[in-house]
Amino acid sequence: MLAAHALSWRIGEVAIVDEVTFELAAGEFLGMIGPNGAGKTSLFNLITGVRRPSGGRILLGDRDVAALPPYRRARLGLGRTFQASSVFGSLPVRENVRLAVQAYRGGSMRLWRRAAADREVVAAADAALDRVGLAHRGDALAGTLAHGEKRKLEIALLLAGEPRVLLLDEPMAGVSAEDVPELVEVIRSLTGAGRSVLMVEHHMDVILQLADRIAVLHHGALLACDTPQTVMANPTVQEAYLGEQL
Ligand SMILES: Nc1ncnc2c1ncn2[C@@H]1O[C@H](COP(=O)(O)OP(=O)(O)OP(=O)(O)O)[C@@H](O)[C@H]1O
Repeated sequence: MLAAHALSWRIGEVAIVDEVTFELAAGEFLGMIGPNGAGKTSLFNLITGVRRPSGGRILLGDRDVAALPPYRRARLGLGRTFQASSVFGSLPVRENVRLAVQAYRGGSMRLWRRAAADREVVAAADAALDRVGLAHRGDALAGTLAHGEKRKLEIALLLAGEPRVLLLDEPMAGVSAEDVPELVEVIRSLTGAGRSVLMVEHHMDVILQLADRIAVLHHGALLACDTPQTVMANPTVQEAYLGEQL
């Protein structure tokens, strides 16, 4: 579904992302971990198109997307969580999702089409809110949501683009401990119907609950990419995390 082959990003002589190769199968959940500064965000930026790689290939299906801008990759089914800044805090939650659905589907100038299309857009927005457990908060102003609810809204915005591959960058950041289990279940429900997830997350307990396989980055290179059990037992991985709790 998504694959990177010898993907690299260098600044001068320094390899921030160093010949990373991995594959994400249809319906698979791949967790990505690594100590601070390992290159996780940089790798994400290469995959989404925020940064141009210095070398290597990024395949979405059988198409090399490495040279495509982010919006073209999104059109091909690669979705990443919106940053909080793309949420309109003064608009209701439902309106935020409706706008995202509309932006994805594009508008029609024909009046007779517009009414039907509007109903479809509202229905799609409501379905996305329902999937993340925010249906009851549709009328609330987005700016008033708690952290955990904001993360759910970000996922609903992501679903508005109907992605086949979902990239989640630290979805638990800032979420209070009591809200984590519910968010874990929302994220778990994202795979299925062939959808795949690649998630960077610092909370190992969350990764262990969700991931089919775990990729470990260290100094820009992939140390391991295997089942959670095998990765946790890998002495090189344990060494990379020396001083940090795995
Ligand atoms: N634009 C840039 N210019 C120079 N160095 C950069 C740039 N972006 C990232 N780096 C460096 O690349 C390394 C990897 O950074 P990156 O943010 O990708 O790591 P990370 O694994 O996401 O870290 P964290 O877990 O702390 O978020 C760091 O040493 C960082 O300082």
